[in-house]
Amino acid sequence: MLSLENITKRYGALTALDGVSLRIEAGEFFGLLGPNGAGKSTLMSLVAGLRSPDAGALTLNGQPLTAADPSARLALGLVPQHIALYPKLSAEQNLRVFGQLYGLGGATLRERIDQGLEAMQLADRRRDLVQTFSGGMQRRLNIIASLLHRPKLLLCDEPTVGVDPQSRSAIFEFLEKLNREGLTVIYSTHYMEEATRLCSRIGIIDHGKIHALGTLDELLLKLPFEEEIRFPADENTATLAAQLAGHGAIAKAGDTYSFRPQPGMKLSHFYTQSEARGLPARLFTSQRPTLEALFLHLTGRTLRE
Ligand SMILES: Nc1ncnc2c1ncn2[C@@H]1O[C@H](COP(=O)(O)OP(=O)(O)OP(=O)(O)O)[C@@H](O)[C@H]1O
Repeated sequence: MLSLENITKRYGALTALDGVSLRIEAGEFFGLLGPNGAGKSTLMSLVAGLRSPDAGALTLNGQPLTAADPSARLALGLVPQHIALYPKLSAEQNLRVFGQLYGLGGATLRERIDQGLEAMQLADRRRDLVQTFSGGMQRRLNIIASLLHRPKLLLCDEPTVGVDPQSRSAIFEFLEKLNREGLTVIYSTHYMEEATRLCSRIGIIDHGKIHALGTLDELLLKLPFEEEIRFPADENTATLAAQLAGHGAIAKAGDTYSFRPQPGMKLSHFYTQSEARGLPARLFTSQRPTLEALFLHLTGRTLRE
């Protein structure tokens, strides 16, 4: 559906996107996961036609996407990172303005406004001025506005930043439903929990480059360990920790050790070692690695830095 080939975008001396290539298929819920400044908004703005790349090609359904040809972009909707609404107009008036920008009117527009307000649980606030809305309500309204022209591809640029938990789950459920009904979604976030929950495929982006691409399971297989074992750090476990250092990566954070076994290390070996030291199994918890661990592995820093 959407293809980016070798896209580079610079702002003066800064390279915000550095040779990014990416293909998004129809029906995907694609996550772009990366920290602040990674280049997520820049990528969204290029696809949305708000900026042009310095090099590379963008195509949508086989047609070149150029800033000069807005017609292909009618198939796109954008939920921008910063709320774009008229605060002194009501929710309904805002939606009417956005709908008219897309050439909509009459019963079609009225119907779509009603459906959107209903789906986003804002129907009872339709006549209230947007300036009286919470950040989360404004975000929900922005999402309705981006969908009035029924795009095939929705670009959501960090749509839950500064949003209350109720709005956040309304947004998740709404986007998941639309995706099930066929809408293709590109969703940027720096929250790995969101990428994990929502996205059928994830691209990890940092410093303008895509470092890894795949489903969650495919990505986690890139880690040189399959699980992490945690146990309390105290005088009883110190020798075990020292001995484990030869069998994987061990780190101490506060009063907890985390141990990532080398590939091929048998967990039975680990439990034999710990039992031999009189350490009960209940001290140890094991968990699957996370995207956070993968991000650290690929880039040497954490998503939150
Ligand atoms: N208009 C601009 N002029 C100059 N530099 C810019 C501009 N927009 C973004 N940048 C820089 O480009 C880099 C990528 O920014 P971008 O906004 O695309 O990242 P992001 O991943 O969306 O992060 P954030 O969530 O902080 O917006 C950053 O270093 C940013 O400071």
